[in-house]
Amino acid sequence: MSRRAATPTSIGHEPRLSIGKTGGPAATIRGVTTDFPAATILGYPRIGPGRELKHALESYWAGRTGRAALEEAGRRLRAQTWARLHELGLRAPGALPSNTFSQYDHVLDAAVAVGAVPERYRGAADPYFAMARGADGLPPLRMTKWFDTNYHYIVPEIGPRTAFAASPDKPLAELAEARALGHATRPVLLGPVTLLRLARAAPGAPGGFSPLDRLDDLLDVYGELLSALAPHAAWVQLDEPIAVVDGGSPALRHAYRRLAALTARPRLLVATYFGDAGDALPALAVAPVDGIAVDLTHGVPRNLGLFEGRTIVGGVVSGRDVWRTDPDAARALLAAAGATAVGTSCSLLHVPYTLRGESALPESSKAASPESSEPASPESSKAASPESSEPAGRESSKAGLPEGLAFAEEKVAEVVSLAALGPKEGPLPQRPRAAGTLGVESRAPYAAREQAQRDLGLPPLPVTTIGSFPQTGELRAARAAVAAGRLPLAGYEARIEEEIARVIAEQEALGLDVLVHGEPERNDMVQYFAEHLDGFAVTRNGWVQSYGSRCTRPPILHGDVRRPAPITVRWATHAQSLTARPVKGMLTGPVTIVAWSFVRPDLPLRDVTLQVADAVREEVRDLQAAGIRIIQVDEPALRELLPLRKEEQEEYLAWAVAAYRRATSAASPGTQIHTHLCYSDAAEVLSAVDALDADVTSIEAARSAFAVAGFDRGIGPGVYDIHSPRVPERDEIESRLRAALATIHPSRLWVNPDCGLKTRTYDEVRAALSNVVAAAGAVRQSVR
Ligand SMILES: CN1c2c(nc(N)[nH]c2=O)NC[C@@H]1CNc1ccc(C(=O)N[C@@H](CCC(=O)N[C@@H](CCC(=O)N[C@@H](CCC(=O)O)C(=O)O)C(=O)O)C(=O)O)cc1
Ligand SMILES: N[C@@H](CCS)C(=O)O
Ligand SMILES: [Zn+2]
Repeated sequence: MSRRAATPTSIGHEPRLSIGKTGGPAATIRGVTTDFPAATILGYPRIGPGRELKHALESYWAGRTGRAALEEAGRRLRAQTWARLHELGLRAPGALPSNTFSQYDHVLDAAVAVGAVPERYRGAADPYFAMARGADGLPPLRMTKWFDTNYHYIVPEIGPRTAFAASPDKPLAELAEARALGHATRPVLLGPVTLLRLARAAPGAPGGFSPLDRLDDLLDVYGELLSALAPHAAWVQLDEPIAVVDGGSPALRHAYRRLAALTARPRLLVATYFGDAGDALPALAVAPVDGIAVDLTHGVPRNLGLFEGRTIVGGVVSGRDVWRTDPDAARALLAAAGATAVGTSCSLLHVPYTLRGESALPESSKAASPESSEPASPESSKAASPESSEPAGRESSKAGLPEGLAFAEEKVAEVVSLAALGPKEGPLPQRPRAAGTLGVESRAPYAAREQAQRDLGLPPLPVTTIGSFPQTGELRAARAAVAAGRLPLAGYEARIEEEIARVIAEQEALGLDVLVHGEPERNDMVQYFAEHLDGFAVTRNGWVQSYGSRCTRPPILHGDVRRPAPITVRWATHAQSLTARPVKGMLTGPVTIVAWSFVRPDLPLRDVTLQVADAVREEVRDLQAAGIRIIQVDEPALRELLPLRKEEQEEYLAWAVAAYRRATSAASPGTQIHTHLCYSDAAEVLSAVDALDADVTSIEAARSAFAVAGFDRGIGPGVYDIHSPRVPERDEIESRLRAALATIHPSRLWVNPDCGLKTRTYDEVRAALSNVVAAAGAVRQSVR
């Protein structure tokens, strides 16, 4: 059955060409002609290849530059991006996306575009950044993970009285800007159902209210946005990743029936991604939307046949990993899906810009040879270092890394070349499945551990921190200097020891009970470990936006993981030598290491994670042998990796818990194991958190009300939000602690911030922690 696509109101039809001429504007595949371009991408990184946006933002926030400079930086980045994408072959009208740039976050932009700006921010000097970061004593909106990625979005607040109003200025301005540069772009908007499903009920909304209750009101506004765009764009992309999550179909059906029925509208491409949208496709298909983008990296979704005769963008080039696309497998997927255009599986926001300049990546897994000319530095790739070698009889996932990799630019080239090749029937790729039983290891029963840990001599309500202390510019500059060969490694290490001494002295002066060394030697809590483990490579400039101006360089886990030597022991023991109070050893857990890396695709994720768990276990054993009595194994990404579909969650949680327990199983009863989770709505995985069997769990609780009742081991609900520069008052911390005591026994309650302090300044940290210690002291008096 073939449906006729709606005719755009004011744009004439483009001339039609066959697929294979991706420089042309239209495609004919499997007899279907569409004016949708043959090759496209769903979105692109925006932080800038040299992190230009980060620098412009931080300079603006620090008051060093004005708004005009920030806007100019954005304009320059957009122009560069479109020019580069055009050069790479995305030349047909509508092939280039626009409105994918954001000064901070695309979900916040979507909230602004529909007028969902809470009243309390409207009077701020800069309401946009006040919502993103807080201002004048006003806390920011919450931030949370974007689906199962390591990108964080700002959570819109929508209530029964939110006065929606269309503000199409940003997408219109970007369209005009692109057009002036000679590009006819396809504006991208976050879809209405995803926007509402990701929003939270505004404070004060009546119980039972859900933002989705406002769908009809919001659709009116989307109608206005689409009519405003219609005269200027043939196609508009509406992103509905919520289509891959259970339970979205009725709202999607309703929304797209209404939007597709609009008389003045551009053609609508509904983009589904981050998984298999099969269940939602019938709902979208009953609406006469003009095209659908599907993520084919999880296989071909059921029900895609319902879109026959319409544009189907086959997302065969993954936006979530850095591996080259196998052209035969991709063409077979395109054929099986009946795709009429080739695309990325999702936006390329989640991968670095380009492989160009990554000269330090190992040429092949066998490049880990003594001939390597890499200088030993805190930035060097372990896979390129002389000590590293492949375990006998086991293989790396890619014969040669650079040739096996594709970052954003290389992925765009893949999309273009696949569109030229077109679909071709063939065997569909198979994903590796975990086989074999999972052994879950156990420590001694908690009661015995508690007894064995008594000699730690901790007071009730012990005060601690999550690990990192401020990462100063001076530390970062020192690391950059070692990497550039300007500072000898020994000088750098002496500097780190000095910093540890400072961090210990600060904590003793503040009166904390369990100290940390402050993690000054770490560029990042995952990258640092990757640099010291075999099987990983790290990039020089492979930055990926994490939130706002903050980025990470996800390591590339390409081979079998092994720990050639202790990693953290020297820093932890140095710290412990400086104080009589216990120092917590600080490790990143196996689930988080794999979650925040690009992981080899040839082994099941479960098996890779268990290899990492073995490496962490060796570190736990060595810390313990060196006299460290408290060891924290952080798992902030436990929730993030939870599969979006319920049917897959149980299996994941079972192996995630098993990996954590394997990593901590070397701890004797007298060694106190802590874990830390943050950002996530941990309530959804509470029984798995409990199953980690840590002696103490610190958890984000400052931004989201989190019920930690029911834990019968140590629990530290974060007493303030470290993501904001705001210093919490002593009274406010005290009342949080008293509230926690309503459900947590005083012998179980720990006192800590909700995450590490690396993004804060020493002034902020001193002020905040001194209030924390004072509040804990006051509450302690009443529970003794
Ligand atoms: C806890 N979080 C983390 C997540 N993922 C991770 N992989 N790591 C995490 O910690 N996900 C969830 C959250 C997200 N939160 C954050 C918080 C903070 C950052 C952050 O601050 N990122 C830094 C970069 C960190 C880093 O790699 N630093 C390096 C390099 C620093 C650098 O830019 N060097 C300069 C030269 C410096 C100079 O001369 O002054 C350069 O290379 O040009 C280091 O410290 O050595 C950021 O700035 O964005 C991220 C996620
Ligand atoms: N130990 C880490 C955890 C961050 S989630 C830190 O303190 O930064
Ligand atoms: Zn954290």
